[in-house]
Amino acid sequence: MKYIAYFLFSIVSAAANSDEVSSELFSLINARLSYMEDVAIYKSKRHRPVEDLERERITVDNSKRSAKRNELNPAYIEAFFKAQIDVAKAIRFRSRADMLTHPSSKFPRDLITDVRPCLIHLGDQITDKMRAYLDVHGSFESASFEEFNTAINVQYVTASDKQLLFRSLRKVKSLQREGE
Ligand SMILES: O=C(O)C(=O)C[C@]1(C(=O)O)C=C[C@@H](O)C=C1
Repeated sequence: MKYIAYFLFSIVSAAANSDEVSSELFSLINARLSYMEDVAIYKSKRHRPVEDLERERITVDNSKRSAKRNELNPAYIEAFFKAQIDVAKAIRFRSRADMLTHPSSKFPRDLITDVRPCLIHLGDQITDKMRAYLDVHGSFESASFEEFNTAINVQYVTASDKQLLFRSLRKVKSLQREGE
């Protein structure tokens, strides 16, 4: 009886942990997107362009290092981070358009000293959490779009942005599963 109870307890706690991993992963992705309002205000106040290709290269290179550390397929991690950057830019074009008629009075966090270091740190956390998710589930094929859709709640993120991110996320694999 004791063993059955222990067995049932381990199944329930494994399921609870796996739910926790997906909700933590989705909330990290949402947290990264939530910085883009500050970036939009910061850049718009200084008349800086939305796009910075050199910075994108640094972010993507960092994500590939993180992929290697976590034994994830770097090509899919790179594609996922490029999708995050594309959505980040889309958010900023949309909010910049709104600011033409409704200028923001918000004082943004500093891009160089605050935001960029946080984006790199969040990038590492996202990759670590993907590893944790794959350790539990083996793949992202059964990840729930419904859960993802609810978790991503940043203003200016559209339905097609979410689909792009989710499609890229579902392709992320461990290096060991590459041949499958
Ligand atoms: O660091 C910046 O300047 C950003 O705007 C952030 C970010 C990103 O999502 O990492 C987005 C767009 C830029 O082209 C470069 C990087």
